[in-house]
Amino acid sequence: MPKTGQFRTLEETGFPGVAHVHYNLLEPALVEQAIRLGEGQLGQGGALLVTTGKHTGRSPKDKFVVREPSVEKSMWWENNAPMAPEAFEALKADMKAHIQGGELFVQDLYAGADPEFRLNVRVITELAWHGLFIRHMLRRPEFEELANFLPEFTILNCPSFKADPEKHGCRSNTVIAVSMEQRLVLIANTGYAGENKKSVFSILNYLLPEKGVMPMHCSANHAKDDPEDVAVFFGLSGTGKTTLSADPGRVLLGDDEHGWSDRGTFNFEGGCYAKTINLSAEAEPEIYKTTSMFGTVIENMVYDPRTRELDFADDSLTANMRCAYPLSAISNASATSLGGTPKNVIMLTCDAFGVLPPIARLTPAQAMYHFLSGFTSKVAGTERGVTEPQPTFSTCFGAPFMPRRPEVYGALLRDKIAETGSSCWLVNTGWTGGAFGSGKRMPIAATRALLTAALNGSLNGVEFRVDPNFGFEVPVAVDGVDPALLDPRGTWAEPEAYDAQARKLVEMFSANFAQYAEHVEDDVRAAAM
Ligand SMILES: Nc1ncnc2c1ncn2[C@@H]1O[C@H](COP(=O)(O)OP(=O)(O)O)[C@@H](O)[C@H]1O
Ligand SMILES: C=C(OP(=O)(O)O)C(=O)O
Ligand SMILES: [Mn+2]
Repeated sequence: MPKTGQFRTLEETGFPGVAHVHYNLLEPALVEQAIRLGEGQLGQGGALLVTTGKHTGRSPKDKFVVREPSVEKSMWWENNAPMAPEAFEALKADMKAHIQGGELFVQDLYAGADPEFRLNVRVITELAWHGLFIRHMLRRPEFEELANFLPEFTILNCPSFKADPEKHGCRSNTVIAVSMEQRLVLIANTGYAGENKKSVFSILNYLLPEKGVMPMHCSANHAKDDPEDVAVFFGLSGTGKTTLSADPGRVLLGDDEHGWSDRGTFNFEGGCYAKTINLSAEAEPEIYKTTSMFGTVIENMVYDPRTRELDFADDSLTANMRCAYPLSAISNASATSLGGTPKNVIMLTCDAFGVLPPIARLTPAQAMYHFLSGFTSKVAGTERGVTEPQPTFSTCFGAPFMPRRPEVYGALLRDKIAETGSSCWLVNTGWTGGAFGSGKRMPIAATRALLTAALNGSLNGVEFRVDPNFGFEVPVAVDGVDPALLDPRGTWAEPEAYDAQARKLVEMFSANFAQYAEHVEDDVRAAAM
């Protein structure tokens, strides 16, 4: 390949021999290429309709970190499967051979809205639509900046490459392997687009703590007239980050990944990746609108082949069907993706036991306890093999993406909450009126009303009771919310069954927290109950 003149070539960045490289195509050209290559079909309004075959959610068990001297001490190996450097070399060599003579798409993008902390990422994809996806999801340099764009990290994503466990030190044909020293991620045998963005997230989660930045698996928004009045919403996949941050009364910073520095809150990304199952124009008008916009990537949705009308109820491909679009597609999105330090810290939990109240006020010590615990459920479709809500303790509300020990993030968050004087809340978007199977999912309208009251300060003015199982404070009555919902025990057909389930959950919390007890201060240990 000759030099492009405008962009660093693949040869220059260590990937020689690719016959046909498309550098930094814009959205129209990427859509054109995807259609030409038969990767998908046009949808209404010019959206791009694609399917990913077998992999329709993340493959956390196929994620690896290369065991290199510089990360030996800092990596949380119990949570990050190690790969031998030789295995990674073999994988890299075989993937490089695999792309010889082929056609690839390159996107040079920033991860991080704050220029002081951003990372230059080069994403090399076999699929044109993956290029379009990551162009939506990350942040776009100005055209003039691309000539001097030096990748600080590279992702090579080849869904058509099958890894060999014997040779490549992995578990199956699917692999997502990161070398922090080579600053390279290799992804093979999965078309699920989320792997691209979550790889970038995992990298930043490793790099940013060293710069004093708290990386967070959270969405964020700020008050309409005040970018300093920021709320962050921590939560594992499916707990409501995307849904609840898209609040027409507030300005959206981002739906999934943010940093908290001394300068404020910044989005790592420039786009959103929303679930579309049962998405309705009434409940979520802004997200709904993006599904018929030009260039929106619609992943694994069933549609009418003639009219290209989407079926939002059909989860026959997966319950994790998605749409990806740039923040600019949302009318109340921030133009800068920057805001002040979080005034409110919300931890979303999807409690499939139906025990936790719809909202609770947390002391800073309780917030630390719940952050390290990360109690929630994995929801259907988000990971391979998960077909119904599966209770889990996912530390930092994002264990699959945390390369360092939880205490590292815990200490950063504790100090930042103390400095900022943030208010902390635990919000259950999961079950009420019984556990999964007998109760129902918390009504979104109730969650929204409670969040609005928390964020505008009015919730602090109401009467609270102390929860006998968890020790946090729960409001007794809130305008616009059915008071019966606020007392989960009362929502169960048999309150004694609630008590039994609550006791079980308390025991699960204690057993899980034992691993953190020696790493936290007395007040956090005491915050337990
Ligand atoms: N009370 C609730 N709060 C938030 N989301 C809810 C609630 N009840 C049901 N849901 C549904 O749960 C899903 C939450 O998913 P999403 O917002 O994409 O989560 P995340 O961004 O954290 O992965 C959406 O499909 C939403 O419609
Ligand atoms: C993309 C993902 O994130 P979330 O569900 O949190 O939006 C994912 O978990 O695959
Ligand atoms: Mn989301």
